[in-house]
Amino acid sequence: MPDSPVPNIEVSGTITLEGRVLVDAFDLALEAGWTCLLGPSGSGKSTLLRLLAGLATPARLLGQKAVPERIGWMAQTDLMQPRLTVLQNVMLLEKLAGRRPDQARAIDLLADVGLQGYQGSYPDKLSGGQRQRVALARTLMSDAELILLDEPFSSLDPVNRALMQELAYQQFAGRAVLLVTHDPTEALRLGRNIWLLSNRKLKKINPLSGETPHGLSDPSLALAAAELLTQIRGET
Ligand SMILES: Nc1ncnc2c1ncn2[C@@H]1O[C@H](COP(=O)(O)OP(=O)(O)OP(=O)(O)O)[C@@H](O)[C@H]1O
Repeated sequence: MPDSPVPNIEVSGTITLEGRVLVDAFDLALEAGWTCLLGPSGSGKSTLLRLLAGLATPARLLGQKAVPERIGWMAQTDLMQPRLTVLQNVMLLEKLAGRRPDQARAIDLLADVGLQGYQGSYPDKLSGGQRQRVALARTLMSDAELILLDEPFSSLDPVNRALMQELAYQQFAGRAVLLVTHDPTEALRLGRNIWLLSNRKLKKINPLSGETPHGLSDPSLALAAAELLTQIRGET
């Protein structure tokens, strides 16, 4: 976990794509903890995330952003290098950033995500859930204050998805996390702040009251998720 508190993280303005407005004027400020971004397909969620991360996109932000120097990224595909071992994969981004990776720390992180003893394995010997755990350890290795997650759990089976949500929640404690998801249950479980991007507008959604992450057996979670899904469908 970073020693210093999370600095102000904010993005505001308008997003345009090929001369048309993709997202109307908005102002999104992030604090420590989980913020979830929901919305129909094509509404611009990944584009917003890519603009925040400074990754290539044909869209433009007409506005301002304030982000920390180190940003962690985790997506649906684990972007594992097949010729590198699990340990080498965990340390790869640090190497590419020109820093000398701390191997002992990488091994500790693999243990933290439940992969003790897997450091010498190659990615093709791992299950999808295990590969996402490696991706989680790799993201943790960067000590980023801002973590951007683009549907990292969506391809997992329900049991592994729930486990990964809880593991990531625990491991990213103290950082600002922005999670793009299609899943209202996931957003309500994890999000202290929830936003819905639909019809070019970014709107705030009421989170569930009480401590996050909410237990899957919490009856108010199922009810709120059903209501939110109905709202999203109504706006599509
Ligand atoms: N490389 C690209 N070139 C041109 N248009 C693009 C490109 N990437 C995305 N778009 C367009 O930008 C818009 C927003 O896409 P984006 O991927 O941000 O949506 P999304 O809300 O994340 O969708 P999904 O939930 O399906 O991933 C869409 O109309 C999409 O077709």
